[in-house]
Amino acid sequence: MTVVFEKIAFVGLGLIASSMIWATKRAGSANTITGFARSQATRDTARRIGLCDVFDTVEEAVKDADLVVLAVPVGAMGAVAEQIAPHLKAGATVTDVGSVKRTVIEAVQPHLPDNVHFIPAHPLAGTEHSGPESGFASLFDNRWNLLVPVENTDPDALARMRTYWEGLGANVDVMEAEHHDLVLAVTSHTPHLIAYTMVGVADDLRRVTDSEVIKYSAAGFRDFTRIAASDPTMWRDVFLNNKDATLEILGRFTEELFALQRAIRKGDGDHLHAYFTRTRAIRRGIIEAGQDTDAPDFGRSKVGK
Ligand SMILES: NC(=O)c1ccc[n+]([C@@H]2O[C@H](COP(=O)([O-])OP(=O)(O)OC[C@H]3O[C@@H](n4cnc5c(N)ncnc54)[C@H](O)[C@@H]3O)[C@@H](O)[C@H]2O)c1
Ligand SMILES: O=C(O)C(=O)C[C@]1(C(=O)O)C=C[C@@H](O)C=C1
Repeated sequence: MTVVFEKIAFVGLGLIASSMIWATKRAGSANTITGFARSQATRDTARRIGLCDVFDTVEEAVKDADLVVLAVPVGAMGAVAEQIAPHLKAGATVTDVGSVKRTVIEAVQPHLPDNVHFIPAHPLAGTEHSGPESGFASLFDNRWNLLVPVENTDPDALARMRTYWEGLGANVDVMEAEHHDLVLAVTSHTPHLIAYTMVGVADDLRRVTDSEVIKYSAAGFRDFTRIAASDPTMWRDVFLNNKDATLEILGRFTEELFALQRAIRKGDGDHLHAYFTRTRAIRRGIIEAGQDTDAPDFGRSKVGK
């Protein structure tokens, strides 16, 4: 039990905040945890499940906090920062957990007073669920959390955030904002858009084939439906805020897709086989490096065979 921040305040009480709260309690890294969410229903739920000390105004929630966590959709970060700025304790650290970093930094930083530290972060862990009841303490165990320091970041404040996230079970790395947004466009944002599209296509088709698409849905499609069930507000904001990187990756994706489409039309099996062999090697590389914590053991034991 090591207290890293005496008092932590959470603005937004959804999946990520509630998971951080349970993990903070598990680690004993704060003595007081407060919270605020915009809707009365969310605050009531958070109180009912005993999540933290819930306040009806954001000003009360952040008062005297040593760490303030912004855990709202990316598009709401700037407005929340503006609202809390006059109420922050001198020397406090403000962080966010948004899935996009450059626009969040641009929206938040100008509002914050000079006497607080701003350490943006992004835990690479989540589920398709949202709201205060969806959180669980082990969400960040053995997952990456990326810290994205702004210019002139105080090294001690950065080190404290690293200690805090390690206490929540995460592995911590530091990344520059622009690079973060490009990497996440490849590994998270574009895959989500593809899943949304595929489920939309299947839904259109369902009208033709009745309920067969759902009834016979195989594992691949079911994985797509899980991802496509993610929160619409969160993902709308991700795409509006990571526009350039997502459009860049989508452009490349479309080119590759056209090449595969052409190979299928021309019966070019060599092209298809070579392509699938390359992608299989990538998956095996990830498992071999121990970077897929969700992969079942049989996946690992097959590597190299
Ligand atoms: N869900 C994921 O997989 C995941 C993973 C990593 C990071 N993130 C990021 O974390 C943040 C929160 O995501 P989540 O999954 O916890 O979402 P969520 O929908 O579960 O929770 C969002 C919370 O923010 C509150 N809220 C919305 N607008 C607000 C406002 N203006 N003022 C105060 N509260 C407001 C909502 O009431 C809710 O409590 C987002 O920025 C998201 O990009 C999400
Ligand atoms: O596992 C999931 O459901 C997720 O989509 C989590 C996921 C991801 O793409 O990996 C989604 C968005 C985040 O910003 C971080 C993690």
